[in-house]
Amino acid sequence: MNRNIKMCNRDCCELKTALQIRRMKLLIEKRLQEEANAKPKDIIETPQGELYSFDDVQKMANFIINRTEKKPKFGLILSSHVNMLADLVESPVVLQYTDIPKFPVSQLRGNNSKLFVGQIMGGTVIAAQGRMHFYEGNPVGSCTLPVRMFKLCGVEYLIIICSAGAVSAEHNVGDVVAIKDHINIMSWCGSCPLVGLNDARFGQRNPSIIDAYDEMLLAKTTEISREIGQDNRVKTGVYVCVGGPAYETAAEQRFFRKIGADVIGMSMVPEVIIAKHCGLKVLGLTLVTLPAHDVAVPAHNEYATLLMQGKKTCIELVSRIIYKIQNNL
Ligand SMILES: O=P(O)(O)O[C@@H]1C[C@H](O)[C@@H](CO)O1
Ligand code: HPA
Repeated sequence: MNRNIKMCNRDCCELKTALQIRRMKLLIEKRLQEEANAKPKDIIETPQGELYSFDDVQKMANFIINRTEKKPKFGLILSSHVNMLADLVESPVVLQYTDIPKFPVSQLRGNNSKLFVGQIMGGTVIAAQGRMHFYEGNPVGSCTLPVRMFKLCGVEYLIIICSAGAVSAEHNVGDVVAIKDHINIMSWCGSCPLVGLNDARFGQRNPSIIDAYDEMLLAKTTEISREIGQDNRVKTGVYVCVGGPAYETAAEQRFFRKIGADVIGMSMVPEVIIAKHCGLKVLGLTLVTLPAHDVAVPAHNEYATLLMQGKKTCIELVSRIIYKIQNNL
């Protein structure tokens, strides 16, 4: 008799032949294995910075360049509030995100995210419409992917447009705030798009982002705001980035005001970090869509007018900035 085969109990084993016992043991082992296979496996999350390899992003960029036969110098990421800025793109080649190999498609947005490649004021641009947000359940590494893709397409200047609520009473609905610095609560909570192994082909392991917002682009924005008579509407300020989707509480807003924030929003900053990491010159423009908690929301008609004026100013700024840079003015 095979002494390695253990008996379970008298009824089970003593009355059976060695062959029957062996078969039964194999059957039990098979069942246990099936049960183990059916259990959910531990998921080891891929760190955000490693979600898309350099080679993957390079393939995406090559796809865009081949399809459009253009090498954009300016990248634009649009807030849904200024989607119409894409209409400025002359003779655009329009690509759906879903066309791009391996590009993650947000379940929520499906086919609504697009790239427009063409000319604005003589400069070649690539504009992303339909930003993916972290609060929609997208990994922050996916939200920022367009930035790396732009970089590998040849982009040098990145203009990011977002919307935000005012934190300080000095910023009003319809204002356009050129961002000079940020406070990144999302990173404090561990949601930084650079977490994970660093691929030096994108940038340094520990990039300095102290000067993430390009001085020259900020100066041009202020200069143009004067030229177009909008310097009362165009301001500079500090953006605090939260994960959302819930808006901040009154206590949080008091806290953000105390620590030096001017506007609060749920996008832009992860994109800025990735852009600075890979050496892009960044301009962040924020359209204020809500007043600070202690300021009354303008009445319906006035609100709509202010917002429309803010959108127009934003679009005017972007096209003139591209014109000036393109022509070394
Ligand atoms: O893409 P943006 O910044 O316009 O996103 C909007 C503004 C808030 O951050 C968020 C909620 O309204 O969506
Ligand atoms: N709070 C936070 N994020 C926002 C707001 C706001 O009031 N408006 C647009 N994004």
